[in-house]
Amino acid sequence: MLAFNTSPISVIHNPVSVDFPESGFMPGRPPLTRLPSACEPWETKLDDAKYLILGDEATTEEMELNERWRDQVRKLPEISIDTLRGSEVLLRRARVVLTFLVHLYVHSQVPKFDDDNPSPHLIPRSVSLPLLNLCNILSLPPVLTYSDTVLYNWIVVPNESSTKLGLDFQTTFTQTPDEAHFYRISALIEVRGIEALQLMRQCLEESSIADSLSILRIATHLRKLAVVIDEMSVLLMNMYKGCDPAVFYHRIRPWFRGGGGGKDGRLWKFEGADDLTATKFEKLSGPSAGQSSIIHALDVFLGIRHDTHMGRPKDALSSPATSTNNHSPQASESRSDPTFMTRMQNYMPQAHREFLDQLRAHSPAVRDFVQEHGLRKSDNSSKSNGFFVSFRGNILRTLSAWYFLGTIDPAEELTKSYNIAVSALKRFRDGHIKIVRTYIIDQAARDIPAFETPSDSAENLRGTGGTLLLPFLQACGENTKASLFDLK
Ligand code: HEM
Repeated sequence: MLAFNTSPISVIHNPVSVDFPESGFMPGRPPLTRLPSACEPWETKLDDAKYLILGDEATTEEMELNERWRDQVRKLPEISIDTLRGSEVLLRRARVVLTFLVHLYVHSQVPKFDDDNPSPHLIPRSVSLPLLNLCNILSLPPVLTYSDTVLYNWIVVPNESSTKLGLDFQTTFTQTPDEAHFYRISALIEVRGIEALQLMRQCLEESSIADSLSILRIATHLRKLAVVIDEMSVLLMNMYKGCDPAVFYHRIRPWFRGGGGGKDGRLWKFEGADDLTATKFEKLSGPSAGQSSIIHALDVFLGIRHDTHMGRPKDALSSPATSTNNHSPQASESRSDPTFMTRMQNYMPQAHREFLDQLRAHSPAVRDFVQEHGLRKSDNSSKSNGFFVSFRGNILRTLSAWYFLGTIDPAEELTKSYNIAVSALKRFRDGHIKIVRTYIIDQAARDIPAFETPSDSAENLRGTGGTLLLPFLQACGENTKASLFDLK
């Protein structure tokens, strides 16, 4: 059994965990940079891959070099992962190395467009077998994930422009500063997310008390959470400062494509896999920050649902703000990919998945708590109602609550603060859509001649996670907005 010592699960069960505030979903210590000598042939092939060119971009000469490298990968010895078992640090590094090797192997080949039913990419057993064994232990699919490119791929370096330490990335496809910057932004968002997780924990702890003082405290935590989310949005917008959209779209992103996701749609076949495993992994999503647990955690915590459109609840007092924006639940459902967010969780480290399950199972969920203890629409006329919510707990606490509350209505404050936090997440998603427009849609539009069919339009572009990206991302934003409580 693996020891996930950086698991944020401890947040819920052990609030005084020392590790947690430092790491969140990032590992507590920098990931390993090189595997032990038994696995050196993999590391060497990864070093040699630095000159590889994308198959659909390579000249004949470059293609020869690509093919030579591919041939060497096929001839690698079959290395057992036995020496890695029992060490999460070693297993993680091995995953980074082998998943990068798979993507390099597949996408350094020229795509085939001359066949309606192109034969699958065959991943050679030298890589396929150890990777499948690793995946079995780590309970992850044999494809590059966000955790491989971002969470377990960083290194601390001196920052040239200041005395502070900076983050760099060990393995990239292109060795461009743009690619490192792309990963860095996600990593910095994860690091900022540590405080978000702490605030979530504090809210959940206070929710078990549910007197006026704790309601006010939850409201304060929610407002702080909004500030943190806004700072995550600022970090996201820093993408523009170091990652050129054209470099991202043409040089970096094509390496990310998963099974069935290449230009020629070829599936992946893992040599040596039994039939069941082979079929299970022939189509796989490539890495996407949609696999970032911090954004999922915010959704789960705030009760934002992507499985169904929330629609207009029966209780008109908490009717969502979307009731005014002409998006019927049906319209939204048909445009969103309700299974994407759940599907992406299969690409997250097991400990993170389990954390999300626990957060989801926590009762009461924050949204339910706000629904129960927050301001109700009809309460607007008698603001003092907020004072009388759940006065439990000891007398001192109650008296201090009366002293501090003054004219503040905890119920109103709670609902407003919840809405402020949800609105911050909506702003994050709006900013993210802008990024997606610049980095994918605008770039794709330049490639599409005006006379081509509407199926090539922005509406039909797919993300590395396989979604119809624009309708999907818009639906995620609508689902967020649908969680707002109507206070008018
Ligand atoms: C150049 C930068 C980025 C681009 C081009 C981009 C692109 C995309 C695309 C196309 C999707 C649709 C799902 C898919 O099929 O993959 C997506 C989803 C998503 N991305 Fe990004 N992304 C970028 C950066 C980030 C960053 C830094 C984060 C934050 C960690 C992030 C968080 C998400 C999330 C959470 C989703 C799921 C949808 C949602 O929750 O709204 N993305 N992204």
